Amino acid sequence: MPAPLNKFKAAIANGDRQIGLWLGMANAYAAELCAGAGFDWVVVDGEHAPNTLPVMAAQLQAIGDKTHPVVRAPIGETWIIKQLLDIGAQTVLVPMVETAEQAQQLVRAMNYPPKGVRGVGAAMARASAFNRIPDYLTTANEQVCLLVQLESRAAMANLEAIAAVEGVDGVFIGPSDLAADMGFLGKPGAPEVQAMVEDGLARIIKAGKPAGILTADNALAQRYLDLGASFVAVGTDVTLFSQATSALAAKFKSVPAPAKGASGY
Ligand SMILES: O=C(O)C(=O)C[C@H](O)[C@@H](O)CO
Repeated sequence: MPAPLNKFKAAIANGDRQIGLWLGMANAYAAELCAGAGFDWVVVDGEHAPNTLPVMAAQLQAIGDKTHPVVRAPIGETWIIKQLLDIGAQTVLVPMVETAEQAQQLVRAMNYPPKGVRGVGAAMARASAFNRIPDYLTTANEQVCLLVQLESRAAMANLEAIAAVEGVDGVFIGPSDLAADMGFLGKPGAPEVQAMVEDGLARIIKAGKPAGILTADNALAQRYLDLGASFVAVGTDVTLFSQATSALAAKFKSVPAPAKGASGY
């Protein structure tokens, strides 16, 4: 029996749109709830959410096969990628990638020898169903999916070289960090940033790689899809929950309470 088929990898390679949701609650119960919403993929965010390895593993267990879990590594280092793969992440998003050399190192981290340097410990791990997938070691490389996140002017300058790296399965633009690097901290919607984002998406597609991005702005998400981005995260659980709770509180707190005498008190 081989490693489980990575349907997300197959879908983006085929040019099929994948609509995603970012998970920043760092909680298995919330992840399970969101996983059932109907998104094609979710991101368990190890970079900016308060996640530890056991907390991410619990989220992967809760998500199960309800949707495809992408795990964002906190940093693109071989040791953490090995641990993320062992807990069962098949698709890993790596932030702050700036050069082709870095991308090559990440490809090596994602793959068992001879293609890469992934350490062999999956027999003890969730990835191989605790060694109940007999052909895991010989088939795992085919099912891992590496997404690199470009989010600086240096990364954008090296975009074609990064996209050309064999084993990079998708290229994702991080608008918030790109905006910060361009001098527009907190303003990813600035026209200068958007021009670079749109140019980046076009160049990724021209390079023959699937392009991805995150935005909580619905109109912008549709624009990116129309421009050909294939894996687009259209919101975050934290923002949805924060906005909905604030709106509900404001709705009832803004209605003046009746005068105390009128209600019988
Ligand atoms: O640069 C970006 O944009 C990202 O990396 C995404 C952010 O981390 C954030 O928007 C996730 O909530």
